[in-house]
Amino acid sequence: MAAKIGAINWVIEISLLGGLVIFAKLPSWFWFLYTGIGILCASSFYILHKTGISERFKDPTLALPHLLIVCANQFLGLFLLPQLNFLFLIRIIEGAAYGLFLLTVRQYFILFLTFAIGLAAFIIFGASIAFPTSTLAVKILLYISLILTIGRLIFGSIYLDFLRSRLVATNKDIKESEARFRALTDLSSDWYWEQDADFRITRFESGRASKDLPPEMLIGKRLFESGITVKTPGGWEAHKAQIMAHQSFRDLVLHFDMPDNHDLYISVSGEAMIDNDGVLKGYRGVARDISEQKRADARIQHLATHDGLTGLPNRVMYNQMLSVAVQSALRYGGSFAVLFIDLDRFKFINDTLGHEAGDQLLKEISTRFRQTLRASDIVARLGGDEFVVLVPQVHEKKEIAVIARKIVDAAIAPFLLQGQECRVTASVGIAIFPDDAQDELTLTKSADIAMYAAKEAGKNNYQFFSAQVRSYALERMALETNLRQALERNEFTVYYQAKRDLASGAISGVEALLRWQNPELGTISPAQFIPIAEETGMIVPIGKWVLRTACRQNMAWLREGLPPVCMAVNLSVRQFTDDHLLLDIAAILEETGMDPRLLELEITEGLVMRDPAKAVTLLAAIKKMGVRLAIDDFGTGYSSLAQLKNFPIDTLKVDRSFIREVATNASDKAITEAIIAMGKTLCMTVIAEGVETEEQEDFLRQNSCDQMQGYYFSKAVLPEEFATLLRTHHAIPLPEDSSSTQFPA
Ligand SMILES: Nc1nc2c(ncn2[C@@H]2O[C@@H]3COP(=O)(O)O[C@H]4[C@@H](O)[C@H](n5cnc6c(=O)[nH]c(N)nc65)O[C@@H]4COP(=O)(O)O[C@H]3[C@H]2O)c(=O)[nH]1
Repeated sequence: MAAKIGAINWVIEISLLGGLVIFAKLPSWFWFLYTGIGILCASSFYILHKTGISERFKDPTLALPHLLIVCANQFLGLFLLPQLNFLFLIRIIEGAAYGLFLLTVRQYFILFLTFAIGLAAFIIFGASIAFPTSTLAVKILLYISLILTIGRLIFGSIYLDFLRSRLVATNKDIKESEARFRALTDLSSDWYWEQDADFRITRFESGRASKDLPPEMLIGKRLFESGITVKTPGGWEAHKAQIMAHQSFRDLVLHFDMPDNHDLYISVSGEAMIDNDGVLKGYRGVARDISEQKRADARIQHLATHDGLTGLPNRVMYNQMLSVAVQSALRYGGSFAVLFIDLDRFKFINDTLGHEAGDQLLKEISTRFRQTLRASDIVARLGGDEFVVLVPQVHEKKEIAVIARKIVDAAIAPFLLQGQECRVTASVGIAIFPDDAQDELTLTKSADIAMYAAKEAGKNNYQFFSAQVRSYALERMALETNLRQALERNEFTVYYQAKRDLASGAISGVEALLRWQNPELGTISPAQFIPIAEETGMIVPIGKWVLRTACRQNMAWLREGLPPVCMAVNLSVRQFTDDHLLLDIAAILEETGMDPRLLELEITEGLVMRDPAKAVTLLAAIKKMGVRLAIDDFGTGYSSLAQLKNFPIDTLKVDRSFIREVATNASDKAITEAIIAMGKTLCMTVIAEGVETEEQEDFLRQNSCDQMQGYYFSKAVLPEEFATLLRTHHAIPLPEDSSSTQFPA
């Protein structure tokens, strides 16, 4: 609407000027007046253009109609009045100023005022001087022109007023939007930032963001030249390539090494500001302090890669480090070693003193290992009581031997756990890269194999990996793997070896001895597999199975009409520490219906001497059930008579190592005599194991030994064979009060 009014105004004005020129011959000085007005207009336009009063508002609706109107009018005038060419030139400049330069409202207003004043000046002064003897028609035309000029001023004012109100509204919108933005940035803990086209930070502000990063630290700087580290893959080069291509970027992670030695991480995202002509004006975006998140990530990472109890690297991290060591050794040459450590007797301490004590031991031993080794050596805990040490840069085997010895020595020093002094030992297996293995997995496995060899060699020592160690360990592993399935595959059989009463020659009892027949490995001796079963804990279910089988067999013989015999069953250390032992024995007796007095449990001296106080309680409980107790392999342990009298033992089994040369060797003879005498003193039945000859048997009989067991009378045989034996060698009846054998309190 306003543009239309302006257009009509212009049409009338130009028509009047045309009339002026037609009705009067303009004198030459008239042109000078116009030249003056033109210079005034051009200079004011130039000043406005230079000062650029307001950049915010440029309105094409203001300028374009004027450009069209002014140009159309002036070309029309030029066509009608060629002598006014200079005036037209000025008007074209005016139109161009409106149209091409997209003036601001204020600029437009000044320009408009200049032209209007110029025109009024021309009409009032110029025309009155130019036409002193003017006709009535000229005078009328002048007055109309003056009125219209005033009208144009009024219309222009209305138009400008409308524009101004629009500008005010727009400014209000802008202010509101600005206020909203401010409120958001004030509330936000993020920063808002801007960069100029040269990528220098021009703005960096936030209401609540960390005060660690004051804007002064960044204003005027280019991020990639300020010594800041970028943590995003590709680094600054990738970022620079992005911004050079005017691309947006997200989550660029910057790291600031702050003066007080703490790490500040910020994540920056931004987008390019491009003007209508496609020219880059700069970048703007947000930034967020992610230091806390980074710290949390680091904590999670630490938890994922470190053992929670000891703080040592865990298996995950060990594998990563081993991988790096292998890669670097492959690339740069050199050799390094892996030492696999397993604590001997740790399980026993854990079982007897509890997990807390076990944990404390693990923590203390970790600290010892760490203190013993160099900072460059990596100590990791793989789990349980397994540790591993990675020694980078090995030149000679003996260097590793020194380290292994240090580890063994560090482990054996006593610990004070719950007021008790405890000891563990360490078995260490060593594998060297690249001699023993060329990849991570095989290397660790080789060290593990060598560790097994160290255990087999008596524990508390170290062993280097070798082909021999390997074949031995593989054999052992095959045994272990097969043993795990032996029970469910029914590969076990119980054989029975008779015990003979030396006075009467009758069968006085029988011992159940386990046999393992594996389709791949053949017949495996208990001496080979029982220790593995003990170590792995498999002895608990296996031992239970033997006990049940032996009791069932004994009952089967009874049902066949054979005389009752006392069934001896071996009890291992691990079974003895099993919490369910008593319940299991009671349940099996109940289930098979066997008289408890027909059962004798054979335990070793070592077993009771580990924890005599506990052993006394447990043995008393077993005894209370009516079950007999025997000490197996007697003489090989360190039990003294004083200790032995505290245990509710019925039978002493003299170890076969003394019997082997009892007839010829004076000291074996003396020991055997002493054991027999001691057993008698304590009202125990004494039985000699491993009797293979008549001389041995004669000696034992002459020395009042009660019973014998050995190949001389019978090997361990299958149940049917034992039944035959029993038929021909009647068992001696059990003493009535056998279950209440006297023993000192
Ligand atoms: N040279 C010689 N040896 C004789 C003679 N008489 C018997 N033996 C052997 O001596 C071992 C006696 O068993 P042990 O001392 O309890 O020693 C047993 C026992 O400690 C363990 N064992 C066997 N069966 C079981 C079981 O069911 N449970 C547990 N925990 N251990 C068992 O394995 C060990 C070895 O058992 P075996 O190989 O059956 O060997 C048996 C038996 O066959 C002889 O005159 N000469």
